[in-house]
Amino acid sequence: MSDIQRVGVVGSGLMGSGIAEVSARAGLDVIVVEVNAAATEAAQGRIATSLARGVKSGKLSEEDRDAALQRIRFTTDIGEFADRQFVVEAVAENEQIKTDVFTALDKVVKDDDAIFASNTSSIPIMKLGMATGRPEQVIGVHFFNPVPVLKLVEIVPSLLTGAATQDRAEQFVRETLHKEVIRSQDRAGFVVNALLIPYLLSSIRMLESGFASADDIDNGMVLGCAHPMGPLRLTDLIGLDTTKAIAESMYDEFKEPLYSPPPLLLRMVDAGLLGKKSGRGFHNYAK
Ligand SMILES: C[C@H](O)CC(=O)SCCNC(=O)CCNC(=O)[C@H](O)C(C)(C)COP(=O)(O)OP(=O)(O)OC[C@H]1O[C@@H](n2cnc3c(N)ncnc32)[C@H](O)[C@@H]1OP(=O)(O)O
Repeated sequence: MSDIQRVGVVGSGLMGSGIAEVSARAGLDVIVVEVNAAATEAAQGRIATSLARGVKSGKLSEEDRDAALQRIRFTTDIGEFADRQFVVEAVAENEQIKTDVFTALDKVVKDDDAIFASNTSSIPIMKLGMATGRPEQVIGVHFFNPVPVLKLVEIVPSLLTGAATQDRAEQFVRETLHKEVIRSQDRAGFVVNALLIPYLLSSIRMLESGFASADDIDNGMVLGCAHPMGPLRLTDLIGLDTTKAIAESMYDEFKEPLYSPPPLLLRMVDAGLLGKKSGRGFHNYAK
């Protein structure tokens, strides 16, 4: 059984709040660091809604829901991470912001064996490792949205990640968080996004060129291929800003046109049409 009991989560957007929730449901002591009260409140709302779904569907008792909520503490002071054994960074998909987080973590986390994980989907783990004085303890641990529902975690060691860090991270993810693991080399997109992002971008190009409507593209893949949701609705779920950021990192890495974000995606992000989280993307989510 994994020895990890004290977890820190940096950032509590869609992914960070999901990671905090599954960690608390697994019985761990969780501290989440956020930038301000508004972001904290939004994350608390997301976690409460998600736990309420669990109660409603009979997967979680009210006592377990309350216990999970009790185990999550929010702060705006990363200094409170001194005793954390496993920290997951889940801030915006931006290299500078992420490297700053890793540099800060290296300063404040006192446990010599602590694991510094990143939920990045496309930024090299090697760069994050080099932002610390302990790259052998830095590893990619990439979850999927919605985190409480999807079973997969990609484990991504960099060239300098130690074997002990990889084994301990894998054991923790499997045995404590009850997720399935696949491993990937440290290449932008890892396994899943390297396959998924070109598909999502192709669907946006198809819409942009007038080839078919958003509903017909999505219905095509749901009804014709039994996908749980079509590619445009999935882009809305991931967030158009996140999809753009991942595509740009992959394009930077491989210089392949298939990873290049199409103009429609860029304009929609400029317009603040970010998908489900903003109420409008390729589809409308207005309440
Ligand atoms: C970009 C990143 O780097 C990587 C990524 O994350 S890529 C994105 C990967 N994600 C996907 O591909 C998602 C594909 N879509 C799906 O799996 C499904 O459509 C979906 C789970 C989002 C919704 O499922 P669907 O059956 O349509 O809806 P719904 O009946 O509401 O939900 C199914 C179950 O999931 C639960 N659920 C759905 N969304 C949830 C959420 N956000 N939080 C918690 N639970 C949730 C529901 O409570 C329900 O549970 P139940 O069966 O116990 O009642």
